[in-house]
Amino acid sequence: MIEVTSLTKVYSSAASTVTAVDDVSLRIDSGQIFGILGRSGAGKTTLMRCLTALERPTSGTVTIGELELTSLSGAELRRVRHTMGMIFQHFNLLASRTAAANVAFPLEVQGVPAAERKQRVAELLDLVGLSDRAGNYPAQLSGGQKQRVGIARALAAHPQVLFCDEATSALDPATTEQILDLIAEINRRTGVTVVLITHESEVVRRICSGAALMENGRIVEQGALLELLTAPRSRLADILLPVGEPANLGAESSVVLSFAQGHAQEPVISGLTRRFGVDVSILGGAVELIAGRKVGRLRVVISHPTGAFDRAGVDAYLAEHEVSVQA
Ligand SMILES: Nc1ncnc2c1ncn2[C@@H]1O[C@H](COP(=O)(O)OP(=O)(O)OP(=O)(O)O)[C@@H](O)[C@H]1O
Repeated sequence: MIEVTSLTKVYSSAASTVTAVDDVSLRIDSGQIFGILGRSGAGKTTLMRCLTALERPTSGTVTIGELELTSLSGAELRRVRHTMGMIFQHFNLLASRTAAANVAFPLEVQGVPAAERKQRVAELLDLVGLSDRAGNYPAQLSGGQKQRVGIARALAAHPQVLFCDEATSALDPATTEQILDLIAEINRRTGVTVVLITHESEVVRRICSGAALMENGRIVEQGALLELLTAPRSRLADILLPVGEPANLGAESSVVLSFAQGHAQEPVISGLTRRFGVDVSILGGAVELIAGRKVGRLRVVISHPTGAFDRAGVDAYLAEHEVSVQA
């Protein structure tokens, strides 16, 4: 488990003081794929640098497993860093080394014997589907292939956590999907905890089981993704499953219906119209398959030709079908 408590990082210079991370507390369970979503400048990179011990926080603590990073000496931190897997937006491969030699690099630093190294590199290249490119140099690989090498290198030392810093931001949409699916498969196969920071909502929608939203150095929402997406007034839900602005239609105001239970929504809505004689106008919505479930939000206006309907009955019917209603 990763636990961050009241973490603050302030950059001070003669000219200015910037609070890049502002009193952040986070809890990430082992085995999760946890996404931290935020716009440019929100403080994601700084938070990640504190989580990976590349930066010492101004105050607060970071605990990974049993280790409280903030209490370690410089030498201890350098050792711990070798047990962390990291992948980056621009891959950070060594241009003068082949794919295999890039993957071998952290093992060489750790003094792993040559025969063992060779076997581990072969296993890792196989895991990321690049066995046939072992002898290629980075310049001879596509962006997606380079990131596969990056992932293999990051996993070389059997890390407890794989940290991904905007890992797909330099890739096209199709390659992004392939790399995200690979990360999800590695998480399933090895159980490694994955923490990723991103400004792309697709990354969180596609593979995360937990998520946090970061704004101006602060975490404004965090938790299990499915719960956040159906929570009332969730900002993350508005970003990941946008439904458009509130609107009025005649006398009635729009409401947002949220569901995450795999009920087919068409029957629920047609059931509503049949049973209560209401009209349901869909003004906007998004439905996605998340963690194998159909999760959605619809902005609708529910009305009745006579102007009045059994609102309590409608609410009870929706609740019965595990659809939540927000004004
Ligand atoms: N070394 C530094 N010295 C001074 N200010 C910094 C430093 N690093 C980051 N900052 C400031 O901290 C704030 C957060 O930056 P950070 O890079 O963590 O955000 P981010 O969410 O990762 O954005 P991006 O995705 O654009 O990298 C910004 O205002 C940035 O200018």
